[in-house]
Amino acid sequence: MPRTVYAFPSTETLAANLRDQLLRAQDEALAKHDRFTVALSGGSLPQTLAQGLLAHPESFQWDKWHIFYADERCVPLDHADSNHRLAREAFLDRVPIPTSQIHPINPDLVDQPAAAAEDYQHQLMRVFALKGAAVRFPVFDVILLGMGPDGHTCSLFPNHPLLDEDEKWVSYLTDSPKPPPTRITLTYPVVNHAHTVIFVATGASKQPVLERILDRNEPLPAGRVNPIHGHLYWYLDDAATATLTQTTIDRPSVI
Ligand SMILES: O=C1O[C@H](COP(=O)(O)O)[C@@H](O)[C@H](O)[C@H]1O
Repeated sequence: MPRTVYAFPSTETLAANLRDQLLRAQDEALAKHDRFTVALSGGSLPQTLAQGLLAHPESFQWDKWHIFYADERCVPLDHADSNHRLAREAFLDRVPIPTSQIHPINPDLVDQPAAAAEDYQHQLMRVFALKGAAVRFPVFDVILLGMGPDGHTCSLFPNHPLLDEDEKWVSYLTDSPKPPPTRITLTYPVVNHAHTVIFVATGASKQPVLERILDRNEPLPAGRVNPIHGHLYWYLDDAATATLTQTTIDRPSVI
């Protein structure tokens, strides 16, 4: 799996370069299959993404975008903990993606996490419309991931049994160590089948976990993301990478 680790001098330059990469990914996807499928994380990611996308929204063919969530908390869609609400407030409400192409968790199932995960897998199946038994997992054009200080990504937490899920596309947990406890998450097979996976992490608070994952190759959940046919990118800033000593870091000229 090819891997590129970028570091930028500021969140602003990171966001502008990320926008540029998404534009290239969008154009490549549209040339292949006339739609652009993206999975979004919650946390700090939507705000960083918004900084880049909303600076030049005219560059994108929003009517071709399909948005899913890499993970979601089982709460009503307008709840303060909802990743969908976070993404809407950050940028989704300000770009013309057709509502039918934005795929939140089913709000009627937030009290039934197993059913919510199954329903979300069906939402994915409808959009990806996989044909043929040989095709086991959807191939997202881009999956955008965050990473917590414990190394979790999506809602895949250290030492959790969900790390071993190798059949389902979407799983659920009721014991997330980070609140809220009940969530659904894309599984590793889906993340690792994506065409492009991009981690975004900024700030000095991410230094210790980046040292463990990038310098020391510890198999924390984020470190186990390993696209089978795709490319893995880390979009970091100077503050996050300041203490890395063993990792090759690309510092591109900034836009
Ligand atoms: O709980 C979650 O946390 C992670 C990391 O968040 P961050 O604020 O450290 O960026 C996030 O990627 C995930 O989607 C979210 O549910």
